[in-house]
Amino acid sequence: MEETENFVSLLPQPKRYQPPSPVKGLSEISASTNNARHGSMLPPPQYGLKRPASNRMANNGSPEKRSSSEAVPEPQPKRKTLMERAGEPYKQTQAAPRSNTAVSNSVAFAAARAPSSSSYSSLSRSTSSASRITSNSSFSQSVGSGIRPPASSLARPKTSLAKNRNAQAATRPATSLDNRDPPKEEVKSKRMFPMNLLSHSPQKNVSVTKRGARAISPSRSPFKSRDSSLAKAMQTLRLSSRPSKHELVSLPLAMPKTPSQSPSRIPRATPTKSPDKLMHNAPRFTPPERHKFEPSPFPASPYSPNKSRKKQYLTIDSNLESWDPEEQYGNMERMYQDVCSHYKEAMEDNTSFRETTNFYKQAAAKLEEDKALLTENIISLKAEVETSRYRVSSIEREKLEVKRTAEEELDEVRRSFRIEMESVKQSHRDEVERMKSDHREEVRDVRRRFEEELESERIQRIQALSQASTATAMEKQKQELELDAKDREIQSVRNEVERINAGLEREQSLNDQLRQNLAGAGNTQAAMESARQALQAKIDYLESDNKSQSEAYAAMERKMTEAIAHATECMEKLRKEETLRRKLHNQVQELKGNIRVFCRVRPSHPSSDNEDNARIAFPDVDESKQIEVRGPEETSSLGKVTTKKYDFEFDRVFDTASHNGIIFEEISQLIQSALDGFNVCIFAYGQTGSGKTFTMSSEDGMIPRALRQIYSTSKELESRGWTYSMEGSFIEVYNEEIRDLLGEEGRSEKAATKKHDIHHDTVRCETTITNVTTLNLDSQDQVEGILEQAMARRSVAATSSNERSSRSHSVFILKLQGRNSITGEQSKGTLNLVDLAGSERLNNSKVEGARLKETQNINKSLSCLGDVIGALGQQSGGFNPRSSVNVNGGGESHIPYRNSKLTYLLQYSLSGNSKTLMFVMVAPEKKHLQETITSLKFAEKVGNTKIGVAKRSK
Ligand SMILES: Nc1ncnc2c1ncn2[C@@H]1O[C@H](COP(=O)(O)OP(=O)(O)OP(=O)(O)O)[C@@H](O)[C@H]1O
Repeated sequence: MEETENFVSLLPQPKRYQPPSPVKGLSEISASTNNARHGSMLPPPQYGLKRPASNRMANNGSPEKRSSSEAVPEPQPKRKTLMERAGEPYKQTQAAPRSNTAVSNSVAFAAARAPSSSSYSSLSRSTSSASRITSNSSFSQSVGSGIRPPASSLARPKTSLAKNRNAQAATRPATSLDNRDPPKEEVKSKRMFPMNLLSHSPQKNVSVTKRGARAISPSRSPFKSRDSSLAKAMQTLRLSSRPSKHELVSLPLAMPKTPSQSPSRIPRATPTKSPDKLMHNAPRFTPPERHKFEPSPFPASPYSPNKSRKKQYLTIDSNLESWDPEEQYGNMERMYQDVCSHYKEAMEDNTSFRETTNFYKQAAAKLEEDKALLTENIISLKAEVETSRYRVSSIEREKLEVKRTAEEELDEVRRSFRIEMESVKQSHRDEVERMKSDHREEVRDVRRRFEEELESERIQRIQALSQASTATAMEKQKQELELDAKDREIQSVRNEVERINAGLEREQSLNDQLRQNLAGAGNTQAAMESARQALQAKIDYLESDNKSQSEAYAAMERKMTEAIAHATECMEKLRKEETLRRKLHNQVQELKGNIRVFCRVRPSHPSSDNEDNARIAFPDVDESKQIEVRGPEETSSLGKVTTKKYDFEFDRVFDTASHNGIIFEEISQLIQSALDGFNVCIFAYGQTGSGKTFTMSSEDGMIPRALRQIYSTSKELESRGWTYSMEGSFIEVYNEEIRDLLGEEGRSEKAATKKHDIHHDTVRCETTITNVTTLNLDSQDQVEGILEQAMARRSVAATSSNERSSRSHSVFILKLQGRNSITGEQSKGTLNLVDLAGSERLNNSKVEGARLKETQNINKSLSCLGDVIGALGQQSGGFNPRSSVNVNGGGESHIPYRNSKLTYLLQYSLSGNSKTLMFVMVAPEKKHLQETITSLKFAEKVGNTKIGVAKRSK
């Protein structure tokens, strides 16, 4: 019994376990580390939780062995391990310490959640603690003071325990037990890291279960078996020695009464709090079924207390004969081994729990540091808050003070400002009053000065006006004198003209006289011929009378010679008269002007009403040089209808009754000038439908009449030694291109593609057009055919004003070259008869497409014609027809001939080398009134143009 008692005393004495209160900090947990058994109570949150297989493998080193031994099912539902929970986001509202690390976090979290997360552990602890309360108390009561047994007792061989128990009673140092060498593999498999221990402690129970020697559940505690074995051993051991009463009584007390009170494999400290309290704080948890009580691993013995527990107690009355010592010894031996192995495991657990404890200590220390740090921070923050509050309050006070002061100052400033404003206003009013008075004074001064200046200016103006009026009067007088001089000059010129006309008439009469003389001479010659014949008869008669016949013949011969000499004298006189005529004719033409304008008013169409005609009058009936046109009616703002009167004066105005014959008489002298070797240009200008073509190209128009005159005159001149060659060509300028109206154009494509260029011979002042058909006009009959052909080919189209409106400018060019075989004189003149296309306003014509282009080109070329004439009119100095740049006073002016084909073609006809006549054609209809006025204004401008003196071409 003593050995037994000693042996039991050698067992590690469980220390009382103080489970950490859920509400207590880890410091308290660390404080409980003095308890040697506290390590076994640690990892509270992980009890009963299933550990992941990977963790098991990593931590235990022999996962297969463990898992195969896990016969006991894991509790359901699965609970997360501390490691898993450490990985979850922290949901507690409680702030973690600032210096938390991952480990400390997990620890703190575990500590914070201890009440809730350690339900099973709490339950387990509470249950086991309850068991321990009983077992420990009973155990301590039974085994004594709990002094650790000597290590030698654990190392003692089986036989020593059985045979020499006293020798084993020697107390063994506790360290020797730790140093005892367990089987390496076993130690290896059981050694764990502290953190793993935290989460895998329940599996230790499993491993114990695997060994089959010890139960892990509270309902199946190895202590139960152990205690039962001990009791058996006690019964066996006490066969030889009588147990004390106390021992006999106390042994049964060490046995667990219920499975729930069975101690765990590791003796646990008794919790200071009742399990109910812990259960109250922790969630309810039902232990899994595997924790149910299992039978003792020890072989069933016929003396097993399970069969008849009460009979197993050793009493005085026990039948000790029934005990088999050998069997009891074997049981004791097995029990001893079991206790040793159990103790060894307990020590290992203790070591691991120590490590865990150390870890917790460190974590707790760290947390304590963090806590201290936080506390310091909190204190410093509180101090800062207090300081800030104090400052805020002081600032508030200062602010109020400043605000009060500012309000006072503001009031003061306002008051002073009002006073100042009042004073400024007053001073301003005074200043305004003063300025007003000054201003009035200044205004009076200015007005006075202005009136004085005005008066002086008025006087000066009056003086200037009187001077100007005097100068004007003088100028007027001078002008009147000049006008008188001009009138006298005109009168003298007129007298001269009359004188010349008289001389011309005289010459003509002389010419007639000479012709009569010539005719007389012819008659005389005939008479003389008859006389000669008579004389010849006489000669014949007198031959018989030779002498008388010779004398008669000599007389007759003398008379004949005299007659021939007289005739020669007459012819010479006639030639001189012709030259004089030409000279006088040219002088007359020059006096009439090298550019003259005739106006012709077309009669209204028979179908039109008189109401449609404009009011056109011809004031001077005698001279027929004026035309008066009443403009369109204009209604004033007062409703009064007025018409504007336009007066125009031209070289000759032909009314509606004038026919082409009368008109040609006026231009016949110009045709003679062409025969005399001058360039003559006659062109018809006017709006479309005004009668241009009718005047120029109709059957009795100017062109056929001119040709007829030229033919007849040339015939007459033949008797005076003149022979003329005439070349005629007929072209049109259509859309700024030259077309040959007498050529093959229009008949073949080849001819149509011919290019016609204008060339000017600046030396001879001749104009030629390339590739243009030129016809020798030998007979008058040719003229009719030429005109027919030209008119047929001319571009015409119907317009709003004319059914056959000419859409081109037609030019009939007649080149006259004469030579006097008697005198050897030569002449070269050109007659250009131009039928211009009608000017037309685009707004009125309403033409489109090709017609529009035609109209635009027509208007453009007519505008260019006006520009050329305008530029020529500005030429006051000498004119050089060979240059397009002529001197105008002190400078040079450019004559824009090249701006259009028409003006370039008529360059020499429009210049001073030509005698130019323009017909301005007028349509009488009201609807053409505006265009009529425009045309008349243009013609007036042309008529006022003075171009140089024409020279004969040689
Ligand atoms: N003096 C006139 N007496 C009688 N009829 C005239 C006279 N002048 C023109 N006409 C007639 O007026 C019409 C238009 O004349 P004409 O074709 O000559 O005009 P235009 O000025 O040549 O027109 P455009 O050149 O624009 O085609 C013609 O039918 C013509 O017979």
